[in-house]
Amino acid sequence: MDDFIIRAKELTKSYGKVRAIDNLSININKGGLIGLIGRNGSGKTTFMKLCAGLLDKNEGELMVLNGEPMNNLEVSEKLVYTYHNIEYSKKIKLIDIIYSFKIMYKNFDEYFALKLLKFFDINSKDKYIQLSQGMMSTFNFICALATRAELTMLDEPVLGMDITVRKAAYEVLLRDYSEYPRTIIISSHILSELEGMLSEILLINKGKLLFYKDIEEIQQIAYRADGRGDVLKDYCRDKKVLYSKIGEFDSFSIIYGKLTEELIDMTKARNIALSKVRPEDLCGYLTQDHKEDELKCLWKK
Ligand SMILES: Nc1ncnc2c1ncn2[C@@H]1O[C@H](COP(=O)(O)OP(=O)(O)OP(=O)(O)O)[C@@H](O)[C@H]1O
Repeated sequence: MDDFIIRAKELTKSYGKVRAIDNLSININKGGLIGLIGRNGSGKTTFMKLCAGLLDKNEGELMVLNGEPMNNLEVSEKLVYTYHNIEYSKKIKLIDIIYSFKIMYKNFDEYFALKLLKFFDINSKDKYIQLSQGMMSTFNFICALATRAELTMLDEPVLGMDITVRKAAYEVLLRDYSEYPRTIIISSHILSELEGMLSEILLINKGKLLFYKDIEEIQQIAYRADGRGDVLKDYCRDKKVLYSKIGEFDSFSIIYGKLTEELIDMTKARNIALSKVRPEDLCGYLTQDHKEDELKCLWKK
């Protein structure tokens, strides 16, 4: 048995001249709640659609659930891919969509789906077209969750949901995952809300893989040093710096390496405070374009 649910080797998908997925190689472990993180246009949707067999690759290899995903019924019945604004026919009622999921997925829990609709105050007799953006996201999330598919891919599942619904959706997701462990990949650019529930993070940027690591490992990639500008510059001289901001009032650097008690003790005398970097901030530092100068110029005549 393969321990990996997805294996990609030198995978590339282009739209014209845009390489949405660019020579990406990765083996994704079976089981876990995995965050697929990246900025707008980084290739998250394209990667999920390739894995779901909704798009064909240009180059490389891709195996999902031990098979090639394109035109492969054996693979597609074991996975679900959902996004917030799936287009259904205008007249279709939610209850009919629920029935169609029941036909497509042998493990679909219709009773659970109906209970969730009630929990989120959505009427199963309503037409899909009548739903607000947030309700559509909620409905699609419910259907995907109730399939209990071995590989569940949720593309920006909370888009449009208000904060109360979002929190409830995360709670439902976490509880359902603990009742029925499987592989759930969630794409998002808001990592802060997901951070506490994820076991692993996969960060992509401009179609390339930056890292795929478990959450504890990520906290050891880099640390933050705060101090006076000149002191900090001197401290960073022999270090690998990921990002630095030397300002009039606050100066800090993000430095590659593991934060240890010993390091913290050693910097105290130099008036430098070391601290952990949150995964969300780390992903931000790794993928941001440094546009500080451009930003300052925006108001120049
Ligand atoms: N159908 C398409 N035709 C042309 N270019 C496309 C198409 N779909 C995506 N792209 C381009 O491919 C790149 C990756 O897009 P993709 O939708 O996969 O990114 P994403 O990470 O999901 O973005 P977002 O977070 O904004 O949803 C972008 O540059 C995008 O403009």
